[in-house]
Amino acid sequence: MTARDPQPFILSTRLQQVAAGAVGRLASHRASPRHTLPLRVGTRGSPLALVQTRAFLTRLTRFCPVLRDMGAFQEHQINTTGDRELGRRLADIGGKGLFSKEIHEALAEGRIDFAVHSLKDLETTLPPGLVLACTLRREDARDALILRPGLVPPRSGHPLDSLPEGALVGCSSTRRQAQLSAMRPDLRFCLLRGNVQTRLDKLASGVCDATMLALAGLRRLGMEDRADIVLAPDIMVPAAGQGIVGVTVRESDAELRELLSAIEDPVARAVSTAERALLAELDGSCRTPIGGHAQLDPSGQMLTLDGLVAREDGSFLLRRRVSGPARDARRLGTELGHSLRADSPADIFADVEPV
Ligand SMILES: NCc1[nH]cc(CCC(=O)O)c1CC(=O)O
Repeated sequence: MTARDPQPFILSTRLQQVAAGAVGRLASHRASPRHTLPLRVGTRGSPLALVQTRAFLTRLTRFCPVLRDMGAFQEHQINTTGDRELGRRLADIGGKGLFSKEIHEALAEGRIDFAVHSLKDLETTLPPGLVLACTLRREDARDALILRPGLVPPRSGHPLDSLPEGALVGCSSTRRQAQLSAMRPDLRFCLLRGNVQTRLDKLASGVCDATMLALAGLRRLGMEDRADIVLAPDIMVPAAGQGIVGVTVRESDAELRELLSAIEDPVARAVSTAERALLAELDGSCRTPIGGHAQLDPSGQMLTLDGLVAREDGSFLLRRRVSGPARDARRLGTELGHSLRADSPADIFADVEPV
């Protein structure tokens, strides 16, 4: 396992054969009902989702230029429940897979051939017949704090010192809220949803003093300079899968699975396997604040996973770390999840009625 992306010019013969073979088979399936070119890629329609999808297609065609030459892709934008319900907190809408249900349906019904997701928004148990075929190299996993105009990041001291006593933080994630509250019980929270630009606009209009966003999203949108304070994972444990883009396909689609697995990033696969196993084992309600963040050591052989479970108001917060061989990523995640759950109050995992 290595942290470097395979470069096109050092593609192994084996990978070149995979690419050529898969494309040949895809092309020759032109007339078959199972595969016709162009391949239809499903995505949400948000600016971030579209940037991620186009970056993925670029990655795929760099590996397999003939696909680009064939004009092989057609983008299908799919509106999800999460996109429609912008007035409510995701945790209050309830259910998992809010950003993926309609996309899974399109894939299962054969209206699209593969779909690009933020792994953070992809539920750990996919519907039967669908698989996560590819994980792309992780963008930064950390969360960033964005301050309203007039507040300045501290030069030294604690990163949250720039927030005045009682500051109002626009935050729609229970994980972020719980960790902020545990550090700063004086902070107050309000709902701030919508896509990245909408949230930044609301902040600029003065509805709150600060908000939190994934640095990965800001970076992909070319807005990294809006991140006033980047919070290290030991201050704010990121969400499982944050910063990783994943691609789903039908399990039965051997050609696409093979092609996509050839371009996946093995580091992203290992860390996301650990993080998602942790999440699955904790099996929290959609409100439960859960964090999971894995890293590989420079050799790529050893994996360290940080897990966090908390109560939304920050009155309970448990963090724990495990390390072990990267090849045991899933087991490490499951074990850490089990141990965190065993030592947390049961009410944290209960699916309470929305308030
Ligand atoms: N549903 C929100 C969502 N899903 C993925 C990202 C950021 C990009 C990523 O984590 O890869 C975001 C926005 C945010 O949390 O700031």
